[in-house]
Formats: sequence, C-alpha cells, structure tokens
Amino acid sequence: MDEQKVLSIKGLLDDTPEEYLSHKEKYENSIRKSVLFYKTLHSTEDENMSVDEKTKLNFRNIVTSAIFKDNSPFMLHNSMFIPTIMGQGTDEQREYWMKRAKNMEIIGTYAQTELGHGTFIRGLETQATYDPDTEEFVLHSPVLSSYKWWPGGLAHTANYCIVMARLYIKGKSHGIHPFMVQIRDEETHMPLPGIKLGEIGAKLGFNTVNNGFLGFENHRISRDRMLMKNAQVLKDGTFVAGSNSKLTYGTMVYVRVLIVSNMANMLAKAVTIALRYSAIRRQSQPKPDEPEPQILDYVTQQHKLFIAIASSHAFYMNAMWLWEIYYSVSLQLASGKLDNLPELHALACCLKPLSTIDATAMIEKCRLACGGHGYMLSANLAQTYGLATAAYTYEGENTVLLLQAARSLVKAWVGHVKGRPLKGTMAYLAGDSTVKAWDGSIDGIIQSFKVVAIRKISSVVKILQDYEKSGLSPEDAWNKASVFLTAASEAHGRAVLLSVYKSEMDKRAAVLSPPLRKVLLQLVDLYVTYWALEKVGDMLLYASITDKDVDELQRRYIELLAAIRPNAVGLVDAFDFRDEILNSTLGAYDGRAYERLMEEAMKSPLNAEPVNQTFHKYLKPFMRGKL
Ligand SMILES: CC(C)(COP(=O)(O)OP(=O)(O)OC[C@H]1O[C@@H](n2cnc3c(N)ncnc32)[C@H](O)[C@@H]1OP(=O)(O)O)[C@@H](O)C(=O)NCCC(=O)NCCSC(=O)/C=C/CCCCCCCCCCCCC(=O)O
Ligand SMILES: Cc1cc2nc3c(=O)[nH]c(=O)nc-3n(C[C@H](O)[C@H](O)[C@H](O)COP(=O)(O)OP(=O)(O)OC[C@H]3O[C@@H](n4cnc5c(N)ncnc54)[C@H](O)[C@@H]3O)c2cc1C
Repeated sequence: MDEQKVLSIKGLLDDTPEEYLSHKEKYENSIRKSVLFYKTLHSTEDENMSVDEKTKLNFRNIVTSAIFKDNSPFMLHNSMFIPTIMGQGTDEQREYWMKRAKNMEIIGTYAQTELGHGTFIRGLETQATYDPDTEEFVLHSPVLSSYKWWPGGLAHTANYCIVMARLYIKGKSHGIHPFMVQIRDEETHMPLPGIKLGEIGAKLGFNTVNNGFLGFENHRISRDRMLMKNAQVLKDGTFVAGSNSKLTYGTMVYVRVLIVSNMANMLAKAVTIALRYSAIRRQSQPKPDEPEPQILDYVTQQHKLFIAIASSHAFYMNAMWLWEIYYSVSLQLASGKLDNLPELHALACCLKPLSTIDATAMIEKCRLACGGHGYMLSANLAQTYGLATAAYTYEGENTVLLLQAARSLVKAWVGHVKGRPLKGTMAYLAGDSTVKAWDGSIDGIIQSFKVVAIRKISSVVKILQDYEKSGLSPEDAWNKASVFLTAASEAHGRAVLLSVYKSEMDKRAAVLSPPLRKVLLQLVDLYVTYWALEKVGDMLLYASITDKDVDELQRRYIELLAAIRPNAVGLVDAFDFRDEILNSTLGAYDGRAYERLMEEAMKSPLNAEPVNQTFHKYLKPFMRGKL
C-alpha cells in the first residue's frame, strides 16, 4: 500500500491509547478504526477481485491483522465468511453473496463452535430441520450447550453469519452443513426474531474481535440459504450428498494455511521490536574500563532472538509453498478430483500446530528478552503474544490437529509396509532409516530429521499393533499411544519445515546478490543447527550423532550467532514494518524507546492529576487511624 494511503490511514485512525479504554470503549474504538480503515483500503483494491480472490483477501487480512493491536471485529468477515461463500456456495449463491460481502454491504462471520463442542464437529447440536411444506429450514438451539460460542464479530458487529448446523430431513440426520443466516435487521441492527445474541466477555487477547454467542428459537430461513455447492436439499426434501462430506470443512483448511503465514508475520513483528530495543538498550559492565554494552552483544540475547528471525523466514517459505499446494488442490477439487485432499489436510494439520507452537514460544521469548519494558503493554509484545497464542487453539486445537496428521502418517506407513507406494510429502518415509555415521552438513541434518520421523512413526505403529494384539480396541490403542502419535506428527512436521525452508531458499539463492545470499543462508544454517541441538536426544537415538559431533554443532552455532550479529538489525529492518504497524514504544525505527515510554506513561489517566481523589477519601483517614 502506498505511502499516502498508510499515512491517511494513520491520520484517520487518530489512535487513542487502547490500554486505558473500557472493554466497551475498546470495541467502539475498534469499530471506528475498522470502518475508516476498510473505507480507505477498499478504495485501493481492484474492484473486480480477480481470479485468485483469496490472495487479495489474504492481503487484506495481512494488513488488517497488522494494523490492529487486538485485531478487528471485521476479521472473520475476510478470513472465513467470504472464503466460505467462495468455497461452499453454488455459482448463483457466490454471485449474489460475494458482491454484497466484498462491498461491505453486509458484515459476516463464521459460526461453527458451540458452548459444548469445538473440536468434535460431528458433535455439533445446532439443528437445521427442513420443512418441505414451506421449503424452509428451521434453525434451533435445543440446549444451552448448542449455542454458538466464540465466533468473531458475532456479538454486535455482524448482521449475517455462516452457521454450521446439523441437517435433519424427515427425522434423519444428514451431518453438518453451512447455512447463510441473517441474524440482525439491516436497518435497525436489532437481532431478528428467534435469535439471541451477545458477547462472551473479556479474554486473554482479541478483546476487540467481538466474539459472541448465538442461540436460535425455531428461526426459519428459506431453502436457498443452505450453501449447496457440496451437498443439496431439493424442494421436496431429497438430500443429495456431496462427493466427500469433509469438503464442508474446506474453510478450516484454508485458514490453517493462512495461519502459517500469519505466524511468520507475528513473529517478525515481535523480533523486530525486541531486536531493535536490544540494539539501543545498554546494560551492565562486563569489562570494568568499558561503557555498558548493547544487550544485543550478549550471546544469550542473540540466542533468544536470532532463531526468531530465521523461524519467521522458515514459516513464510513454508506458507508460500503450502499456499501453492492449497491452490492446486482447490482447483482439483473444483473439477471433482479429491485424491490430494488428505495430504493437504495432513500438511495443514502439521504446519499450523508447529508454526503456532514455535511462534507463541518465541514471541514470549522476545518479550522476556526486553526486561521490564517488555512487560509494558505499550511495547505491544504482550498483545502480539495474545494474538499468536489464540492460534494454538482456534482453527483446530493443536493436539487434535497433530493427531489428525498422525492418522494420515499411520495409514501411510501401514500401507508402505504392505507394499503400497508412498507419495508427495510422505514419500521420504520409504527411505533408508539406518544412519551409518552422522553427517553435520545442512542437508545431512535435514536427512537425520527425516530418519527421526521415520523411526518415530514406525515405532508408534508397532506400539499400536502390540496394543491391538493384546486385545485392546483400535480406539483404546489409539488413545493409549496418543502422546507418541503427536510426537511422530511433530517429527514429520519438523522434517517438512526444515526441508521446505532449505529447498525454497535454494530456489531463491540463485537470484540473490552474494552478500544477501550469504546472510540468508546463514539463517538457514542457524535454523537447522538450532533444531538439531534442540532435538539432540532424537539425534543421539536415531541419527548416530556422537558427543564429539554435538560439540562441533555447539561451536558452529556460536559462530553463526557471531556471523549474523553485524546484520541483525538490518535483517529486522528488512521486514519493513512501519512504526504504525509495530505500534510499539520499544520497536520504533528511531530507537527513541525511553522518550516513547515516557510519552505513553503520561497518557495514563492517573497522571492527569498529582493527587488522586482516593487520598482524601481513604488513604488520609486510614493513615490517621480515622477509617
Ligand atoms: C478433524 C477433526 C478433529 C475430527 O473430525 P471427525 O469428524 O472426527 O473426523 P475423523 O473421524 O477424525 O476423520 C474423518 C476423516 O476425515 C478427514 N478429515 C477430517 N477433517 C478434514 C478436513 N478439514 N479436510 C479434509 N479431510 C478431513 C480425516 O483425515 C479422516 O480421513 P480418513 O478417515 O483418515 O481417511 C475435526 O472435527 C476438526 O477439524 N476439528 C477442529 C474444529 C475446527 O477447526 N474449528 C474451527 C472453528 S472456526 C475458528 O476457530 C475460527 C477462528 C478465528 C479464525 C481467525 C482467522 C485468522 C487467520 C489469520 C488472519 C490474518 C492472516 C494474515 C496473513 C499473514 O499474516 O500473512
Ligand atoms: C480467540 C479465538 C477465536 C475463535 N474464533 C472462532 C470463530 O470465529 N468461529 C468459530 O466457530 N470458532 C472460533 N473459535 C473456537 C475454536 O475453534 C475452538 O476453541 C477450538 O476448535 C477448540 O474447541 P474447544 O474450545 O471446544 O476445545 P475442546 O475441543 O473442548 O478441547 C479442549 C481440550 O481437549 C483436548 N481434546 C479435545 N478433543 C480431543 C481429542 N480428540 N484428542 C485429544 N485431545 C482432545 C484438546 O486438546 C483441548 O486441549 C475461537 C477460539 C478462540 C480461542
């Protein structure tokens, strides 16, 4: 977005420090900013969102997620409401609803999770009962646990939403399907009859996303409000099943792919803040006759921060790679070819968890690396953590997704043992898993991660088979082995993250200037070496690493930190975040952290007066023994 647009947005926003607003004021301020922002953003977009509308949407998501500290109440409109219309609507439904949604004539959200169910979609209780006499669906929330609970923007912002409900026809359940439901009057914004709406309350973060609850009391919608691309209900109530019931879960796969790039973005913001602050902060005096050094010169500080730079690059490369796979599978699905969907699902179920686990931990490490000032809300590290850690849970809780990936890995391995060929990102499982001697090169270490994954998958399959031989049901065997099933998925995910980061960088290296190539490949080396040391137990067990090899790896790691140090500030400047986007007293480009901390402190309402009224009301009588 060009300079003028950003500046005009900044001017339009005219931000008041959200930290001192009430819960209600925060929401109202966020609506004000969102409206102004989208008005400006909208005018910069190609009106005919071309073929790859999702890429354009991703752009809008990127900027939206970046410009709001706690995210916008419009977030779900772009990230799930519109993608669901695109992915689940018939051509005519897309034609009608996409126009209204893209022009912001309506604001939508995605209501799937209920008070009683989030992970187990097949357990959702919201009912959509077809009435052939009136050709309508009757939406009903039979019990409290069936209330929709969590959807962003649902409480007071959206006037439409996609409701994932259980379809009943003549008393028979036909599974979960998407329904377009108007929830508020377009003129008065009052909830429509038979619809209960409200906000779910204050949260760890996301406090301006307006997460809400929704209950139905026999609310009727016309038949054409069921999004019928993947399954249909005819006028007479005949149900026409789709080619694969999981196609209705398509939006979740899309968002999981989006989250990997979002984690790259979040982590880049946090490490920009922490690293710039580490360059201006001076502390302690290791050498008596020298001035206090920049804390960035402490190797422990480099250890905390440089991996975050490399991880952001790794997530970004993996996200772009995964996005390509998503895009090609989407085109295949559109032509009825489903056989690559399981692999895409398994990949998303690995990379979304690993990127959120790593990003959450590393963003927290960035905060901790900034001492007391990192604890200030004005540093914008706590809020960034709050946004990232939410992604551990939403869009499929990480444990559950890793178990989903394990399901695919176990099936692939069992098939391989029976002679079925492996393909795509699991083809390496057919490779030789015996490591004669440790190979400390980048490719050698990546190969060792693949061996670790092969060995973990094969051993957990053996555990499962032994449990079943002992008489346990497959479900009980699965549950008993589940800790090591998630470990096998993580190992597979690590192998994918490392090999894709390396191969994607190799592709780009050829067009980079030699100095830039050198620095970026140092980050690849740092990433691979860091994880080899983090997973040294696995390397000892499965990859024949010796104590001498570990010693060499540690020395290489230390040298890499030293090599990256001169370019560290340049590497975070290269993320090119404007101060308005970083929104941080510690991370501003000019390095005036202390002045900004003081400026922000003076905005505290408590500083409006030298003596607070509680002195005369409470303190003074208390201290005088007169209370
Ligand atoms: C998968 C489950 C956990 C289990 O479902 P179940 O029905 O029990 O299925 P199983 O029996 O286990 O498996 C059956 C088979 O189906 C296959 N399967 C399952 N799911 C899928 C799928 N999605 N696709 C394809 N296939 C699937 C499975 O492999 C089995 O196959 P087989 O039998 O082995 O052959 C399921 O219940 C589940 O998915 N649960 C999770 C629920 C969930 O994800 N909920 C999400 C609700 S919406 C939400 O949380 C929204 C949150 C807010 C989102 C905000 C978005 C922000 C994005 C970022 C914005 C900014 C971006 C900026 C970008 C940048 O910064 O760059
Ligand atoms: C900030 C935020 C925004 C959200 N926005 C939306 C939204 O816009 N729309 C929407 O529909 N939803 C939204 N959600 C809801 C989110 O999708 C759910 O919270 C998530 O799917 C997890 O479901 P749950 O909360 O019911 O937890 P549960 O499914 O009850 O899981 C709780 C715990 O039980 C464990 N567990 C559950 N099942 C299994 C299993 N099979 N095996 C092993 N362990 C298991 C999990 O590991 C988890 O730790 C949002 C959530 C958050 C935090």
